[in-house]
Amino acid sequence: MIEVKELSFYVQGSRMSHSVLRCCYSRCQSRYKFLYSQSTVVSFSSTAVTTTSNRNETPSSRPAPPPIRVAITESAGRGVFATRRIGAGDTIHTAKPIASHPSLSAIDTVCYFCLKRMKTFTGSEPQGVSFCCEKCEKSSKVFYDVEKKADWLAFDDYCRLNTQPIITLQPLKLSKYQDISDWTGFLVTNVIEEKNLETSADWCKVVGLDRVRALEKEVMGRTEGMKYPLLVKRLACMVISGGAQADIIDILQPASLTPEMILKMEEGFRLLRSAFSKANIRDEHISFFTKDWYTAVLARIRINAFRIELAGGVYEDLLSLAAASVEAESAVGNAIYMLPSLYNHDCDPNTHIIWIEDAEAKLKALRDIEEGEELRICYIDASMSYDARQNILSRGFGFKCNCQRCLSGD
Ligand SMILES: C[S@@+](CC[C@H](N)C(=O)[O-])C[C@H]1O[C@@H](n2cnc3c(N)ncnc32)[C@H](O)[C@@H]1O
Repeated sequence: MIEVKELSFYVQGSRMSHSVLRCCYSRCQSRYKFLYSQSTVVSFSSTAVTTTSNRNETPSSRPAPPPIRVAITESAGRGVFATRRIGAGDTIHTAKPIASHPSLSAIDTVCYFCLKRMKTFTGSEPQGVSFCCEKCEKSSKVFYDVEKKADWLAFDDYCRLNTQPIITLQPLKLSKYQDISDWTGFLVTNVIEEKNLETSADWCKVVGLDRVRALEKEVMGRTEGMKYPLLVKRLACMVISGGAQADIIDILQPASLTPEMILKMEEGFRLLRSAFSKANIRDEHISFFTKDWYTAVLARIRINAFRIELAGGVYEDLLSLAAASVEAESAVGNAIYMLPSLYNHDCDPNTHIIWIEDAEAKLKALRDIEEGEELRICYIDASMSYDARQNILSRGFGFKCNCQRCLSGD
């Protein structure tokens, strides 16, 4: 059994317990009032639960706290643990993003704040940014008032160029690979190393286009560090407007970056800084925006951001929901969360993270979970072979997986 050292953590009016990492968390205390769950609720304190919108409510009128706590695991840093038995299919808790951003290709079709799908646009001119309701429009002021002042043409072009989900393929090498799982490893390796070739029609025929697309989404969604400058831009606008503190995601684990990766990030930083400078943002509002800040934020986003795929509708069972999400080609953007970022990975997970209509994440139990068990989600396509999984986890997330399935060599 993993030794549980407690720490203070209050989420959406709920209470978890406390002791290790106290300094880390108290350092962060003030910033949490800004955690716009997107207009909510999140305050952290070492002594009491406070919810910014619920201060006058009696304890009995508060929603029940989620049955989880954050604690230190034996070998994977912090993790999330069940505080009571949780039934298969139960929603463990929901989480609103700290920041989310639509993919550039989805900007005309989803709400610029919550990423909810809107009526399909049929005209030839792009519609640009829009909101699904007044509440989202109002909530977006925290970044949009600043964003509107700047010209984003060059920065958006840079993002488009660096986030194309293109799968690399070198058909000549294929004869070396006997079965699909080996090919998967090959594919994953190459996607990470180079991104210039188009998906090969022949290769897709053999492996199956759906499989290639699913992998493409998986790989590009969570391992490509350059994918997230749009999230950094949104966070920067929130900080400039005073809607978030510059260290809002410091509490999350950063990826280790190589000098090459840092070099690659430089252009994004330069373009973002130039857009802010030309917009005449006052110096004191932009003083936090250094190359170190940009790199540190991207390093955290790299291993903690989620690609949002909307399932839409109401799905009773998780399998039909997963199928619907793949069929609908439903990736609408990326988002970063606080609590979901503390879930560790397992190649045979007991928990699943899903999005139904917008960027609010739902954490659901995939099977019965006992009190004290660690809750883990799967970061990648669990159907890949052992070698392919290790490869992508190591290169994309920087760790060797210690889950039971990997320890058994499966
Ligand atoms: C998104 S964070 C999860 C929360 C993290 N443990 C923390 O303390 O913030 C991902 C990081 O957790 C660790 N991790 C997650 N799953 C793991 C696993 N199955 N085996 C080993 N380390 C894991 C790795 O260091 C990984 O880079």
